[in-house]
Amino acid sequence: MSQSPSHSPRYFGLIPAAGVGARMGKEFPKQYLPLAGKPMLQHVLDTFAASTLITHTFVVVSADDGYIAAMMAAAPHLADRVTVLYHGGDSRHLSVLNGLAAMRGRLRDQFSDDDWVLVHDAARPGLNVTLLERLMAALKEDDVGGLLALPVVDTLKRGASTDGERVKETVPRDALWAAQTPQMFRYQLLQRALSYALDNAEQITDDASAVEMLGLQPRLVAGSPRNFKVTLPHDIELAELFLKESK
Ligand SMILES: Nc1ccn([C@@H]2O[C@H](COP(=O)(O)OP(=O)(O)OP(=O)(O)O)[C@@H](O)[C@H]2O)c(=O)n1
Ligand SMILES: C[C@](O)(CO)[C@H](O)COP(=O)(O)O
Repeated sequence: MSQSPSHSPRYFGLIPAAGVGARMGKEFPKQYLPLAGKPMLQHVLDTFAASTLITHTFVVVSADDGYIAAMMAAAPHLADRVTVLYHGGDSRHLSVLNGLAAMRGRLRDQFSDDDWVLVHDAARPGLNVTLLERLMAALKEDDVGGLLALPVVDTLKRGASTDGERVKETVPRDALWAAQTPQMFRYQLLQRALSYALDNAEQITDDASAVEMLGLQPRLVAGSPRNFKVTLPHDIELAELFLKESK
């Protein structure tokens, strides 16, 4: 790397947006669903672009994405702040790993292995700059990195394996958190952790799980209900309520 030893780490956004949104059941991927006047993905990109602490943001879409070009053309204010990478994989895990490799290729000497990467789902449009910068402030001196998450407040039941509609047991909720994104790690650690999980054939649904597989303990930072993941059709109404409130 061509950077001086005094270089302060930079912060890059990495937005996996190559999913199909099967559970949403629309005829197009849910990240392009209009919510409160603009596509779900644009809410996310606008938030990252609005933070002066974020150097640049990369969004990973599938190689045959037919929607992103029109969305970016309609949002010229994002042109200098966001780069589209057509490197989506068959899982979120692969989309993030491919995105890491592609962003490194684009940044070349404008990049260090110590720079932070904030991975955030396109499907969490409720993120705002306050939450984003809360995470960055909480983790900037952290040796591992971490994620936004919410303590579980409900009483938890495990369904019986023979009849999932009957309770097998009540699961203590002590110390349980629901993982959100962004999940923020230094480039090199994140790349190593996701590659290790892939090599060990582990199915993971978030980035922190891969880091945990290396024996490390990511930090939990309080998220917000507004940062929930838009997954099912009934989530649309709630997402619009949050998005119509001031960010
Ligand atoms: N092959 C994939 C699968 C998912 N994602 C992204 O990962 C995030 C979280 O995934 P999820 O909400 O599960 O989205 P989908 O996979 O699109 O939804 P579904 O599982 O209902 O198909 C989303 O931003 C999604 O676009 C991705 O980049 N590449
Ligand atoms: C990364 C994530 O948003 C954390 O909650 C989530 O795990 C990804 O989506 P999925 O629905 O679990 O596939």
